[in-house]
Amino acid sequence: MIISFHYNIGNQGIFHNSIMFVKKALFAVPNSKSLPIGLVARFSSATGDIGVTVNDKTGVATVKLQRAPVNSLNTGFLKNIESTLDSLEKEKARGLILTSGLPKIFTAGLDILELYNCTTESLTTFWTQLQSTWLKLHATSFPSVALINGHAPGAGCQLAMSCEYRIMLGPKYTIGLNETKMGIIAPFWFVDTMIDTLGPRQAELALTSGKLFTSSEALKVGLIDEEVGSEEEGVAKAEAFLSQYATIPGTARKLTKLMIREKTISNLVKNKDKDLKNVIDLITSAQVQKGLGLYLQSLKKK
Ligand SMILES: CCCCCCCC/C=C\C=C\CC(=O)SCCNC(=O)CCNC(=O)[C@H](O)C(C)(C)COP(=O)(O)OP(=O)(O)OC[C@H]1O[C@@H](n2cnc3c(N)ncnc32)[C@H](O)[C@@H]1OP(=O)(O)O
Repeated sequence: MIISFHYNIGNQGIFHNSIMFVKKALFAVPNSKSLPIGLVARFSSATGDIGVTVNDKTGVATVKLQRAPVNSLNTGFLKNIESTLDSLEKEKARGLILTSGLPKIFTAGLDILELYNCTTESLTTFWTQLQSTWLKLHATSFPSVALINGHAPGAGCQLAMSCEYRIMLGPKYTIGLNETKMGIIAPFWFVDTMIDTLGPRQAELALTSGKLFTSSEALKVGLIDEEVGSEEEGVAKAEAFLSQYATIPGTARKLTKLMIREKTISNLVKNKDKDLKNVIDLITSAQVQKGLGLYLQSLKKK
């Protein structure tokens, strides 16, 4: 028998922005005793699905990104991620495991179709949403783990770096800020985040070459914290990492995190407009548009 009840969180009046949480309080396995299985939610939309499962005992939410084929981040998907984080804050989640529901890809980073042939208006909407989603993820009150179960180039790496702990499935996938390889420049807040993660020396080497690290290379430079051989192992390690916070007072933890991240966060908050202007100037230039077109073609040719 499944006992379930539903409640709405963050329904903003549009279908794809409404989150329906379904609490399955008890799940009775035939001939066995009832097992609590936690809180399960599904966030569906034309611009990506986000599956949320909350463990009733620990309060840890597993958020699975699912926007086929490669979890590329467009405006709608970023908005959905932000709404999900808002809901988890409201629900007082005790931890986040951010992962992918797709095989082989954590996220392919920004949806290049949002950058190619864009207008100033569409780029403004997209970039403003990216800034907003990132600020939310970077400053969550709950501890966060990225379980990187596939490739994580560009903004995929940025999302992972914004989590407090990174566990990556080895050995086939790569992670890194590869903007220079595409003939563009990582925005200053991506750079700040990479410096915070790797230190200036390794960040400079990585950013100037647009390096995509294998999991073992990433482990060596500190871009990830652990490399695992299976997703199950990754989940167990993520849960173990988060469990240490069960006995740490939440406010002390959160304020400490924000103190450490404050410089990088406020650099973007204070310079959002400047960042947007930089992006518009660079991305709408004829030379970069040509490069993006060729890059898209090269992806499609494979
Ligand atoms: C003065 C200061 C100025 C500062 C200005 C700052 C400006 C900053 C601007 C931009 C910053 C950007 C950051 C980014 O995130 S850029 C994106 C980085 N990501 C990538 O480069 C990834 C590209 N993709 C791949 O390498 C592969 O697709 C991979 C993820 C490894 C998956 O490989 P595979 O499984 O073999 O899948 P396919 O390559 O066949 O791809 C399947 C289809 O998906 C399309 N695709 C892939 N990636 C993207 C993407 N990022 N956006 C949109 N579409 C993507 C691909 O074309 C295939 O399409 P189709 O099925 O139609 O052929």
